[in-house]
Amino acid sequence: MSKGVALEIVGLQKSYPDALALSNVSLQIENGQAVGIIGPNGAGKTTLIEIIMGLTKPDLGSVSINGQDIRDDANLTATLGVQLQEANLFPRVTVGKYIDLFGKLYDTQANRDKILADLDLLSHVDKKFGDLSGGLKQRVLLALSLINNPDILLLDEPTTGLDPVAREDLWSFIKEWHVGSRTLLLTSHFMDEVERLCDRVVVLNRGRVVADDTVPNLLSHAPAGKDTLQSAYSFLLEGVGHE
Ligand SMILES: Nc1ncnc2c1ncn2[C@@H]1O[C@H](COP(=O)(O)OP(=O)(O)OP(=O)(O)O)[C@@H](O)[C@H]1O
Repeated sequence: MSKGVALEIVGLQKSYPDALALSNVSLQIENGQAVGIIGPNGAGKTTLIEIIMGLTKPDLGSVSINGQDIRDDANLTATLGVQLQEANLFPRVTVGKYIDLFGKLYDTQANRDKILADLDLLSHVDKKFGDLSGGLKQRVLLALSLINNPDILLLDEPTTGLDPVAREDLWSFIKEWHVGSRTLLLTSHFMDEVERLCDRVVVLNRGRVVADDTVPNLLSHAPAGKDTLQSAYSFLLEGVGHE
């Protein structure tokens, strides 16, 4: 039974002077799904996420959140959980100050102390962002993305640059957050991350969707004896002519 559509993306097209970033991309993501967007460098993953966030305008096409077009209501994108990049934050501001500042930006707020406790950040609130390790910085960025208590969370390469233990910690947290009817959309270059967190995978290549399926179905298309998502993905890209 359908649980309702959380995100509807119809016919997105986006060109830059030197690149076609997205070409006729359409996706329907139901409430409660965890969807991984994968694809080679320059495939259009970040552009897609930025358009959904309302940060980049498409040349053509539309994005709807819970049935409402984001062009009709600028506040709709404020209901999303959006993960910033590390470079967007000032290094000398403390974790606690950032949590408070971000909380004030939204009408709906999550329980600040619960988020900090769940992400093991309570003992770091007085530290400056720039003094934190890479793993802690990622946890702070995740905490900030959850401050408006979103039901839809968008993560762009959430564990890039982290060591295996820090990745595992973040995966456990994200997995737990997603339980129930919450919706997750993430981009990644790591097949283990996508297998661990996502029940559906969208493969982009040169701005086009070249596969959109469950992990088991994608695995069934891998060459005989190579039933990993990595080999299914490589095989698929060879088939569509990725150099
Ligand atoms: N602001 C921009 N100005 C010009 N070209 C851009 C801009 N943003 C993206 N592009 C181009 O659009 C294409 C898609 O880029 P995008 O960053 O969405 O890909 P990606 O799949 O996220 O890549 P990566 O895995 O390397 O992060 C690329 O050719 C990129 O160079």
